[in-house]
Amino acid sequence: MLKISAFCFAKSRLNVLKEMRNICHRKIFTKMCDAKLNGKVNGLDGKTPFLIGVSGGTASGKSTVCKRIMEKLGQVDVDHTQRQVVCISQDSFYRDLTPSEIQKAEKGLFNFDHPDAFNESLMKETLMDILAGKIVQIPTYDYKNHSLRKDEIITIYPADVVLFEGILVFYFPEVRKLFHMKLFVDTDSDTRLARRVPRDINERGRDLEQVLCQYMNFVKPAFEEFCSPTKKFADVIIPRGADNTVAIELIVQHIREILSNRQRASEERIVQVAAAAVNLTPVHSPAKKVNSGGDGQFKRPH
Ligand SMILES: Nc1ncnc2c1ncn2[C@@H]1O[C@H](COP(=O)(O)OP(=O)(O)O)[C@@H](O)[C@H]1O
Ligand SMILES: Nc1ccn([C@@H]2O[C@H](COP(=O)(O)O)[C@@H](O)[C@H]2O)c(=O)n1
Repeated sequence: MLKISAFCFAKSRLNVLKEMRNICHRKIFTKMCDAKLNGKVNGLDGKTPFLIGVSGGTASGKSTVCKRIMEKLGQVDVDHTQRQVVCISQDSFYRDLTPSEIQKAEKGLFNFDHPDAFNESLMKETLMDILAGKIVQIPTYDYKNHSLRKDEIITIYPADVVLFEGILVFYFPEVRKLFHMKLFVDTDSDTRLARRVPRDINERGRDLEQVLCQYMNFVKPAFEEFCSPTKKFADVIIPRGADNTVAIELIVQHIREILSNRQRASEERIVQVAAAAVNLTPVHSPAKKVNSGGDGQFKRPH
């Protein structure tokens, strides 16, 4: 009799312990799933966009290089809501000018190449929102009126790769540290001036005298003082811009590798979460299980 009741007590205690273990595993699994839903699996973030800064002097070919990268990654014809790669211009972060500053700008007497011309905090906040996977809205820039077009807003949907290009994207330390990769388009200054003159006349509503006056008074000195010194922060310098097809191909290849590694790591963690849930294996040592190959259950998917 004593034996039977001792047995029953032990059995019920065992059941309680088992149930406690189940609850514990369910909780851990739920937490892991929640983390995955937030874009993270146990600290491994499969959703944070890969942020690439692209700098270089005016008309060096920054936009053209970004366009080539987008083309090579097959993004140009993809709908904006579905793009894996998006490109944003720093010019969307020029600060609003006062009426007297606009008057100066109309005469070519405002320095658009000085760091003070930009809204640094908005730039940083927007990039941080992008890195957090949020949808952001960015105005386009109207070079003819020297103002942001608040009626022409671009919606940036979460993407795998975000290119952020502009003359001073590496100037602001708080912005600079957000980049995963930094490119500097290094095109010689004669070529840049030869490209800027027709562009500003044909596309930005300027006349020759205004373009040259602005270039000599502001653009050239500011390039030397603020833009050129940031070349040292670049991971890759691209001589000749978009003409340098070898450099562009190497960069595209590197981006592809990074993206596929992130994808694979993220998939592995999902497999571990699912396996831990199904088998109630301790979730604190998943790496051992994945690589063990013992019973074959946790092997990396091919
Ligand atoms: N490799 C190139 N060969 C010829 N023209 C180019 C080349 N790269 C850019 N351009 C032209 O030079 C101008 C400035 O180029 P862009 O890419 O907009 O420079 P950025 O973005 O640095 O200001 C544009 O009119 C563009 O078409
Ligand atoms: N109202 C404005 C605003 C900017 N600029 C010039 O644009 C240059 C930056 O754009 P890039 O495509 O050339 O990199 C910068 O050098 C400014 O001088 C302008 O002229 N007017």
